[in-house]
Amino acid sequence: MILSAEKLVKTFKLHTAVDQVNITMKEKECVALLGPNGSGKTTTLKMLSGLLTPDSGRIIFLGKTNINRQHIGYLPQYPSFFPWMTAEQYLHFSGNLSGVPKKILRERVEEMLAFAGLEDAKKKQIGGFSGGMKQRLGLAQALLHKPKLLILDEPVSALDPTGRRDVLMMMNELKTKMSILFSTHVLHDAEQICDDIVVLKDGKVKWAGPLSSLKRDHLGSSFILETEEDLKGWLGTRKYVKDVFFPTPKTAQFMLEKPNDRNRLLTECMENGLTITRFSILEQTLEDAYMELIQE
Ligand SMILES: Nc1ncnc2c1ncn2[C@@H]1O[C@H](COP(=O)(O)OP(=O)(O)OP(=O)(O)O)[C@@H](O)[C@H]1O
Repeated sequence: MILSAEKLVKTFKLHTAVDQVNITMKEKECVALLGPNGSGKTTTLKMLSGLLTPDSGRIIFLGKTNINRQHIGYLPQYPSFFPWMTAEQYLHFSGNLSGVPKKILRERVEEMLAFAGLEDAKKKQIGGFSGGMKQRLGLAQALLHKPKLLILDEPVSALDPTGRRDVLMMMNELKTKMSILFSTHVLHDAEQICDDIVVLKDGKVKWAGPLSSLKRDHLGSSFILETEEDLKGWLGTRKYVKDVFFPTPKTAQFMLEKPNDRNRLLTECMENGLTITRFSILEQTLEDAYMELIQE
C-alpha cells in the first residue's frame, strides 16, 4: 500500500467539503477520483498532497503519517506559469524549488522536455503556448523530481480532443512507473486509463472499486414494454416496477427490482389481457451507471 487515507474531513466555515473520505492506493495503481463540480475532489487531492491539513482523519503515505512531499508530484487544476519564461527556464526554476540536485537538473529538464514533446518549444515563451502545451509542461514539472505518487487535478478537463489524447497518452505511459491519482468529472477519461475509481458526491464517497464492478454492482438493466392497450395506470401499480417513464401511454421504460421479475411481469400482462407488441432490454453503459450513482 503506497497511500491510505482514513476518514478525512475538511470543513470551510460551515460547509463540509470532504466528509469521512477513505482512499487507498497500491503501488503503480492508477485511480480516478470522479464526481460532479463541488463534490470535494480538489480538497481531497490537496489534503493528500500535503497542501491542506485535514480537520480530522489520517493519511499514511509510504508507511508514515507525515506526508513526504519529495515523493509526490502535484499538478493543480489551474497551474500558473510566468508567461515571459521559456519552457526550459520554467522547468529549471521548478526543479530548483523542488530540490532537484543541481548536477542532475539539466539532464532531468531535457528528459522531461522530450517526454512532454516540448523539445522544439523549449526556448519559446510559455505565454504563446496552447492549452495542451501548457498542460504537458505542467505535467513535466510535476515529474521533475521523479515522484512515487503523481496527483493530477482535472488534468484533461480544459483541453481540446488532441490535447486530451496527448495528456492521457502520457499518463498511460507513466502509470507503469508510478502510482497516479487524478480527478475528473468525465467517466470516459477514467475508463481510458485507470484501474479503480472513487466516486465523490457532496464530499462523501458514493462508490469505490474497480471500474468493471461499477455496472455490475450498481445497475440492473432497463426495459421497454409496448402494448396495444394503455399501460399508464396498470404498470404504475406493480410494486416491483421502478423508475417508470411513459414516452407514450402505451409504451413504458422502466427498471425491475430483480432480474427475474421480467417473467412475472410478462405473466401478469397476459393474465390481465394486455397484448404485448414489444418487450426489449436496454443494455446500459458504464456512463449510465455513473450518472445513476451521481443522481441518486
Ligand atoms: N478555500 C475554500 N473556502 C471555502 N469553500 C471552499 C474552499 N475550497 C473549496 N470550497 C468548497 O468546498 C466544496 C468542494 O470544493 P472542491 O473544489 O473540493 O470540489 P471539486 O469537486 O474539486 O469541484 P470542481 O470539479 O468544480 O473543481 C465546494 O462547495 C467549494 O465551494
